[in-house]
Amino acid sequence: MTLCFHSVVKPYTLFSQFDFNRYTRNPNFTTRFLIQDYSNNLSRNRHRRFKPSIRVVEHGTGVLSPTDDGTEVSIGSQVPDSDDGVLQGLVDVVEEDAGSAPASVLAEKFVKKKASPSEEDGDDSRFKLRNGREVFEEKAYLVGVARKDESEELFSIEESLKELAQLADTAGLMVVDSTYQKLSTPNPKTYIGSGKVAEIKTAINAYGVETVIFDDELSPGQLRNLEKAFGGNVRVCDRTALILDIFDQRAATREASLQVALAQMEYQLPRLTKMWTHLERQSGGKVKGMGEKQIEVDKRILRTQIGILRKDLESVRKHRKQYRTRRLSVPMPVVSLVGYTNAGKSTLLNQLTGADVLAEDRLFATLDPTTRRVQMKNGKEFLLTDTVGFIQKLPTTLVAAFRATLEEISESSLLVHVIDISHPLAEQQIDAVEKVLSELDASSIPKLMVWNKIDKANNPEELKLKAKDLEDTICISALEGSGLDEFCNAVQEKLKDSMVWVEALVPFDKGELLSTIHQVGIHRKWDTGERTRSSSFRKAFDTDETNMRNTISYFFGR
Ligand SMILES: Nc1nc2c(ncn2[C@@H]2O[C@H](COP(=O)(O)OP(=O)(O)OP(=O)(O)O)[C@@H](O)[C@H]2O)c(=O)[nH]1
Ligand SMILES: [Mg+2]
Repeated sequence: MTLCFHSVVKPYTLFSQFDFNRYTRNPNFTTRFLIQDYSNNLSRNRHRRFKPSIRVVEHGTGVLSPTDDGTEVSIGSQVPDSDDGVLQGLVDVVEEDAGSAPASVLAEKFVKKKASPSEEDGDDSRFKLRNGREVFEEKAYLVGVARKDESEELFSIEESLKELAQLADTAGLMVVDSTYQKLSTPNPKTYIGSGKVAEIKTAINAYGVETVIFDDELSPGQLRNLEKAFGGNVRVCDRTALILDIFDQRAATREASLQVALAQMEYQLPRLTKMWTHLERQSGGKVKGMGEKQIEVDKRILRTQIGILRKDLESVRKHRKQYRTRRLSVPMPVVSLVGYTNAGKSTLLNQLTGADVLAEDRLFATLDPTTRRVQMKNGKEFLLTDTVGFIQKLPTTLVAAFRATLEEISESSLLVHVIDISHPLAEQQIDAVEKVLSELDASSIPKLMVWNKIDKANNPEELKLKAKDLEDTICISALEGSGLDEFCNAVQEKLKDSMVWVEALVPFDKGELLSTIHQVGIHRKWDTGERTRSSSFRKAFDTDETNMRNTISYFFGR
């Protein structure tokens, strides 16, 4: 009888041949699993005396492991019987067998404790709708490094990790915990020290962590070493990859998709490793170097794709330029909304123009620029552009890839810097935005500071008084629509900074020009008594006898 039982047991190596990575990346993996419990085919006595054998099958589609046969995995005594020998759910792997049985170790990731009905519900509830797609909420663990000299950092490590958690939530992950280490500089091999790596490994096992996210961009070497240290089943990624992932989920237009794809490929290129190491594994290590060759092939393919994407983006850029040139032929100032992500830029655009841009309490809701005409109560008009928000540690690959979009900002007449003044880190966010603006060579463009979400602030009256004392700062609530008239007046006032004074003769028979000028510029009637006129202007006017009736300050654009 004993021999008969062993005939269904396959060697442990079956599990090691199994491409676990492929399936760990499938978010449905855990919930779709059924565990076949062969112990039901044996008598109760045998169940007690021998380790039962199980096999892993995918729900409805047959066997997932390399053969139809089972692999021996030690399971806990609480394994319940099921009528058909197929146990739906998860079983426990006995820890003490993990060392001696490689199959148990590998299976541990997928073969978990039998969940109680409520836990099973919880697993189901880990499927979340994100950006119109159903995603499985992977369990994520966050890791950061606090520089010993923190004065150079805009955000403290706790603040930065809190923001990373928000990013993870936006990407559809479930953050289970976080940790950080104080270092003068990150460890070049593993970003954090070996003690911290061990601590995180323990946390991974305790929480069943599926993804570890690092708060800074990791080098390809660090990424590789950490993946090795944590074991192949845990995905390691960094802040940059997470932001790229969010952008990828959000990209709704061809332009945005192209830009994100380019940024992703440029990020991936130096990190292309391991993807093909399974070739060496499958051939029993006989063709060493085969994987390496394949990496070279992959890199070449990726470089070719990057080239194609760049070309495509160039045509997008040209199209954008043509559109902007056309727009400039209508002399109307362009005002761009800039600011930290989630500050309320799109809400403000919607309020002022009746546009229907997506505005929601998540990071990076907007990727594509939207421009709308704003007509003020006094009949004057300007164009208002809403665009992608910024964040601290914005990946450089992303800034480079989004050049076409960001050119909108650097070619504006006025920047409206929208700030969520109710945010505890408002000041740091302002600095982070200023940093990106200087990278875009946009620091010299006139700027209006808008303290938004005043309705949400603890001390709105105090803030309003403070704003009055500051130059070019106004308070609004884009959500409630308060302060919008003041906003428009302030924009008009600030636009004067980018206007060019023109002295012109307007003949009587071209009088209709004045209405256009009224719309887009400032027109002053000649008044001999006005002291503000420059002497050169007075001279110009005085020398003209009959034709000139008006002098115009006219918007020329930048
Ligand atoms: N209480 C309050 N909430 C606001 C105000 N303005 C915007 N919000 C909310 O803040 C969240 C973000 O608003 P968005 O307009 O999407 O912010 P955004 O700056 O466009 O964000 P990104 O597109 O991600 O850069 C939304 O939930 C808005 O409803 C405001 O004045 N008061
Ligand atoms: Mg937005």
